[in-house]
Amino acid sequence: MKIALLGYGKMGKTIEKIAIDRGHEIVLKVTDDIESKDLSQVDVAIDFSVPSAAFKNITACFKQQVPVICGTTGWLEQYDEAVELCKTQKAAFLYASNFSIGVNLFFDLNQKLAKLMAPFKDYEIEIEEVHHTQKLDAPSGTAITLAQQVIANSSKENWKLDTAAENEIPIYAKRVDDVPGTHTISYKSEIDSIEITHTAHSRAGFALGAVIAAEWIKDKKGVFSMKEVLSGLS
Ligand SMILES: NC(=O)C1=CN([C@@H]2O[C@H](COP(=O)(O)OP(=O)(O)OC[C@H]3O[C@@H](n4cnc5c(N)ncnc54)[C@H](OP(=O)(O)O)[C@@H]3O)[C@@H](O)[C@H]2O)C=CC1
Ligand SMILES: O=C(O)C1=N[C@H](C(=O)O)C[C@H](O)C1
Repeated sequence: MKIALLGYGKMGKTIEKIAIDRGHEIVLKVTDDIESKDLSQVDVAIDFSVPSAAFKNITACFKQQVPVICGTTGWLEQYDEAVELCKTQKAAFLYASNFSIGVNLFFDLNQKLAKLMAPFKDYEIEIEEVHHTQKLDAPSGTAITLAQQVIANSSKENWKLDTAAENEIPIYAKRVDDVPGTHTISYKSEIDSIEITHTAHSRAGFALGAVIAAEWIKDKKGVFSMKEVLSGLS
């Protein structure tokens, strides 16, 4: 498969190694304005760039009919618009806040725990995410997905960074040296605490998931999620 990397930083470089190991070829690397780039030789584009570039990169792929995998976080206010454009232009698009298989299992666990805990109002919920100091967005896309899952399965109505009201979930974003990504959801009462944590030991899991998603989307049209990719693997 001929892959374009949109963004060639920490993730782009990790994806390159894994894609080549799996027999793919990197035919294009984009690290600035995509406007004039010719994608005609590209089977799938993988965007791990910056929040300010993601929407433009994705929609350029739609225009040139190149399926696009997007892992960039921090641009989600334009997600619904991207979905509409993908549909009208009959293109292919998959965004995930986290491509690692472990985190996608953790998402299932989070949903189940939120349902279990919903009747027990003595427990206060909070989410903590820890990432490296170069991260541009806060809270992480993964923490937002975790909060959205709890909101869909409890009486909480929203999430807030740091200070939250009674009906909101507080998300605490910590930045520490080279941490690849750690997410914890805690339920705390006076009597006890229940916590679940996912710890990434490197970026390899994110990159492998993105390459698997690229292999999966290659000849498809539509808007997809990692759930659909992973249901084909289990
Ligand atoms: N969904 C997931 O599983 C994961 C998501 N992420 C997300 O992926 C994104 C990238 O992370 P990471 O690799 O660590 O970040 P880096 O800062 O290491 O890399 C960002 C890259 O984007 C490039 N860039 C800047 N402007 C553009 C542009 N207009 N078009 C294309 N590329 C551009 C930068 O180039 P230059 O350096 O020259 O400015 C750099 O190569 C972040 O949003 C992060 O949150 C990260 C890990 C996992
Ligand atoms: O910026 C990162 O590094 C990561 N970003 C993603 C996020 O915002 O959730 C995924 C992962 O945690 C690493």
